[in-house]
Amino acid sequence: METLHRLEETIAARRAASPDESYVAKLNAKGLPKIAQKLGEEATETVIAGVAGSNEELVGESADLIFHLLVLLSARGVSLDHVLAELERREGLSGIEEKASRSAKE
Ligand SMILES: N=c1c2ncn([C@@H]3O[C@H](COP(=O)(O)OP(=O)(O)OP(=O)(O)O)[C@@H](O)[C@H]3O)c2ncn1[C@@H]1O[C@H](COP(=O)(O)O)[C@@H](O)[C@H]1O
Repeated sequence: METLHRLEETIAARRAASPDESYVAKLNAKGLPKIAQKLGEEATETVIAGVAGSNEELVGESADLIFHLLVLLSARGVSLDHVLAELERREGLSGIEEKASRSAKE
């Protein structure tokens, strides 16, 4: 988890860098729809690796997916801790109880 928090900090710091020097800055300069699109592409690549790729390919695509998710969260101003708190809230709930708790919120 330390790694993810470190990466979150790096992403936040790189947002202000020059797009010529930083992939994070380049993606941010393109705006939220492009970041979301990129995350969708990485999700698709992860699915394909999950069904037909090697474990090594699945690991690589999973890393791309998590990285791009952190870029999207950062662009929206949502912290990793916020997401982790939601996962912790779900701990101990069954899948059915979790679904019910979400329906109640809607
Ligand atoms: N973990 C990553 C990471 N994973 C994937 N990528 C980039 O994500 C992109 C993946 O998209 P594609 O495979 O589609 O490649 P692409 O064709 O170059 O992408 P596009 O031209 O379509 O945008 C590649 O350019 C990868 O280099 C990452 N870029 C950066 N990081 C981390 O972010 C930090 C800051 O990076 P900079 O912002 O570049 O300094 C780095 O030190 C790393 O820790």
